[in-house]
Amino acid sequence: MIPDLFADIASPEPSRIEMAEGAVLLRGKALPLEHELLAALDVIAAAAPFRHMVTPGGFVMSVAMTNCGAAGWVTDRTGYRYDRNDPESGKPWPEMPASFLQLAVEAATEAGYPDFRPDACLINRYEPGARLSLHQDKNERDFANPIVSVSLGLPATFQFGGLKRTDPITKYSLHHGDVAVWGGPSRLFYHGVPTLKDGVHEKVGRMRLNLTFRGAL
Ligand SMILES: O=C(O)CCC(=O)C(=O)O
Ligand SMILES: [Fe+2]
Repeated sequence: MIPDLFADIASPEPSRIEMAEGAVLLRGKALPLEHELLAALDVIAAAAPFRHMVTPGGFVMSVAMTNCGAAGWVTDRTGYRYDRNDPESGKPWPEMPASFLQLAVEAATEAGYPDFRPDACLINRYEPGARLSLHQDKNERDFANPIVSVSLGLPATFQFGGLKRTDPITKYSLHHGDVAVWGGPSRLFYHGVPTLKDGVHEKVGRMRLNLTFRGAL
């Protein structure tokens, strides 16, 4: 076989993409930690299983969720909130693994937020057909903290808009190991994930997992 000497020139996509002021996409940033992250996810899901939560409007979410850290994001008929305990068990959420914290702090630092220390990690599990409609992350107490969002498994499209729901949207493909960070002027930008396409990821299977680190409390 003839080696492809021009492979790097033919695929010039940079590993750091500026999505907006204060928002960056770090391609492959999580790859060196993928095994630790996936092993830790299994432990978390055994203690706090993924579940389909209900929105205040009474809709069952297509994305299954769980959490780790001092607080977890939950929704039910009474609204959205951060809760120190898992409502399913009444017990605290599993502790945030060291590998999670390390990745979140490194990615935030690279994105220009060296002081970020997340206290909550929402874990989203998308199976084919699942989606997360356009929304703002605004249940956190202090918007000085960025959001750090890690993609594992099947690829997805990330819609990233502006401060208004009707602002124009840019689409980014998110692949296994990519990390998106948004904060500062883009902290409250609308974002979403349209319907996940079917497929099988060699390490993660027929799903996409997303870790979303927040400063919640
Ligand atoms: O799955 C993603 O990439 C985004 C998740 C998200 O926006 C959220 O959990 O609030
Ligand atoms: Fe979000």
